[in-house]
Amino acid sequence: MAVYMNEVSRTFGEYLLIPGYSSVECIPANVSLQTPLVKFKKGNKSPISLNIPMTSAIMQSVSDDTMAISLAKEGGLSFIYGSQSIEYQAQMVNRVKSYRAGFIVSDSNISPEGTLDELLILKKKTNHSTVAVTIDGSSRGKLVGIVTSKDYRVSRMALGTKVKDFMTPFEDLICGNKDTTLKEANNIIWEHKLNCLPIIDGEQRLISLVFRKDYNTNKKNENELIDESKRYMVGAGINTRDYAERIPALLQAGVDVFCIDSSEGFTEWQKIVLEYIRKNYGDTVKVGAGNVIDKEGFRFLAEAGADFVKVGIGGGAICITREQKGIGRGQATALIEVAKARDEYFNETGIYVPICSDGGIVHDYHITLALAMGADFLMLGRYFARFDESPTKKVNINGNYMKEYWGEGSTRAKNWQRYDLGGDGKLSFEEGVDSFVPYAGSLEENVGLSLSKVRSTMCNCGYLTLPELKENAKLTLVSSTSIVEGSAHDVLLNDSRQML
Ligand SMILES: NC(=O)c1ccc[n+]([C@@H]2O[C@H](COP(=O)([O-])OP(=O)(O)OC[C@H]3O[C@@H](n4cnc5c(N)ncnc54)[C@H](O)[C@@H]3O)[C@@H](O)[C@H]2O)c1
Repeated sequence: MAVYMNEVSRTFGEYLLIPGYSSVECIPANVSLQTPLVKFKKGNKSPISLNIPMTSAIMQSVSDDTMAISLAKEGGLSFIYGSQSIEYQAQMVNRVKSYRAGFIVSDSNISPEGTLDELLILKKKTNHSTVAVTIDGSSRGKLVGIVTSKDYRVSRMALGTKVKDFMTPFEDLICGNKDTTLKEANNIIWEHKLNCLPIIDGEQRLISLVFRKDYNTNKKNENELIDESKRYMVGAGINTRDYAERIPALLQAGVDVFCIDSSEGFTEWQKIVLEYIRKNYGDTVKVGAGNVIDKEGFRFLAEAGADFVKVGIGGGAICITREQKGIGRGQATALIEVAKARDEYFNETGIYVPICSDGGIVHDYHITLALAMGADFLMLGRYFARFDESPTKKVNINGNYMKEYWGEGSTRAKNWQRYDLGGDGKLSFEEGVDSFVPYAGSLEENVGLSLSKVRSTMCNCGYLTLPELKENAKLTLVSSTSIVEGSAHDVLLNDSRQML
């Protein structure tokens, strides 16, 4: 006979936290949001810790290299989507690892044989006033000069004038080299009253540009997530098919951690991938697995060698797995059970396997609830899709700015070749939708605001660290009528309240 779970499947919106005693030290500025990303033995520290408990979802519409750099600056981590060719994914990883804050790869370049007319068209297109003159007009070509608006006057020069006849030539430029740090670059900029410092290699090829005006925005963020070589950290999604080719290529590109990306991870496929990694790389390569929604699933992946386990089926905003296949579980209930399994596993083995709550976050306070219920960190898709840094188009719909957002199980993402059932029949139904989400501005501002709410709630409850929160939090279930009581009610609102 079938097994029936006694517990109702619940979501975050059905819970609230009960505040506890707060001492005078309990202020948001004293709260640490540091959290382990990968497993560690009792008494040790996790080899990789996040500085904020946020990761961005393994999705085409969320996590590319731009997102990864922005999130790592704030202390979190992106998992670059795997539903693309190995080559493109490795290039994205490589761009994150080779990114140096403040060092910009020039997107406005022209050859010395180009004309003033072509220069004006280029500037209109890129909106940048500094143009690098390279021998072949490429961003990495041999640098022969720079053009800024000080170098020409449209009213007095023929549009056919060659760039080489009015650029500031290389001999008159001050340049940095590949070892120049941001601090040194800025010192040179100040000393010589420059607006821009080109960085070149030993063969005079352009590497990047450092601009005076970017200095303040590129000062070190103390929360940033960096590796031993001070490069931003980045993760990557992998699948259970081409892993033997994908993993080495991504390692070569410098990836810090993998996550096996699947809607359902309690499978032999995932065990095979975990075994492959342990056999070929031992414990040096870190890999998360999932998704699971019960204790059996957690234990299976922990025993198979996962460095963290991802929790959640069907809770994502664009996910229709529950409707289509009838599998899944309320995100809160799944998380609570898996957190208990993680603690039991830790007590038995002395190995702490962090868990990631993936999906189901609608309001900022859900983040705090998930952490209180035992999540070590979260994976968010819709949340990050709304920002400037997500890879999708910003569009205007009925006067409102929106960003495109589609699920990895949607036809739009599924066009990627791996999506079949392993046999000859192609999967004929979707598990995700193609949608829009309200545009919300920059990642930095939004993450700052969301986490200020998390810190503030932690202070209400009297906790300064995430382990304290999850060990001591007091939670209550709410009735549907008390949910109504918790929102503005029985008044006529005179403003338009924003979701999130
Ligand atoms: N978290 C969620 O609720 C959720 C729900 C739906 C989809 N998604 C996302 O959609 C994407 C696709 O997920 P998925 O579960 O369909 O992908 P998947 O590749 O894990 O599974 C697709 C199918 O292929 C089979 N399979 C896996 N490896 C195989 C191999 N080596 N040989 C033969 N068959 C194999 C699996 O058993 C499964 O039936 C992922 O990005 C996933 O995260 C997530």
